Amino acid sequence: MIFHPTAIAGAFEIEPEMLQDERGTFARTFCAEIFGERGLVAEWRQCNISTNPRRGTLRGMHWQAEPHGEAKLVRATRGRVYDVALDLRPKSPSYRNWAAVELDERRANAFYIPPGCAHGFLTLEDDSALFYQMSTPYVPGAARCLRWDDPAFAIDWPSPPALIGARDAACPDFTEEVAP
Ligand SMILES: Cc1cn([C@H]2C[C@H](O)[C@@H](COP(=O)(O)OP(=O)(O)O[C@H]3O[C@H](C)C(=O)[C@H](O)[C@H]3O)O2)c(=O)[nH]c1=O
Repeated sequence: MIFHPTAIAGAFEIEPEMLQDERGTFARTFCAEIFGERGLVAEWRQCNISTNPRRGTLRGMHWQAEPHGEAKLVRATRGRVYDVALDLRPKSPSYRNWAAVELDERRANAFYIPPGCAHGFLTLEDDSALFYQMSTPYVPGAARCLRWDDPAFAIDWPSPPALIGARDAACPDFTEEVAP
C-alpha cells in the first residue's frame, strides 16, 4: 500500500500495490500493523455499501458528533466517484481544509478519513458503488451534516449534483455549534 498525503492532516489516499500474473491481480487493501505504525485507526466496527445508479449523485457532507467520531476507509467497488473530506477538528493544522480523491474501481484506491472530518461524494459514472469501513458504530442521534456547497469551504466539485437527497439538500451551513 502506498499512502499519499492530502490537504487534510491524517487523511491519505491509499494506492494498492498490485501483484499481477497471468491470472490477474492481487493486492492488500488494509493492514492493521501498517495502519497502527502510521497512527491511523486500525479497527473497523461496521462496514457499509452504497449503490448509486445515476451519475451526478451527491451524498454528504456527513459526520458523527463526538464521542462517536468515525474514521472511514472508503473505496469505489464500481465506477468512479469524486470523494471529499472536510476537516472539522478545531485543533487540527488543516482545520476547515477540504481534500478530494477520485476513487476508481479500476485503480482500487481508497481514501482514509480520520475522525472529526465530514465526508461526501459525487458520482462520476452511472452505477457507481462504494464500500465503507467505519471505526465506530452508527449512532443516529450523533449524525451531523452540512451542505455540500457551504460557501465557508468552497469545495471545488467537478459539477453540480444531478441528484441529491432531500435531507442532504436541507443540511445547514456549518457553525461551531454544529461541530463534532
Ligand atoms: C450510515 C448508516 C446509515 N444507516 C441508515 C440511516 C438511514 O435510514 C439510511 C441511509 O443513511 P444515510 O441517508 O445517512 O446514507 P447516506 O446519505 O448514503 O450517508 C452515507 O454516505 C455519506 C457520504 C457518509 O459518509 C455517511 O457515513 C453515510 O451515512 O441508512 C444505518 O442504518 N447505518 C449506518 O451506518
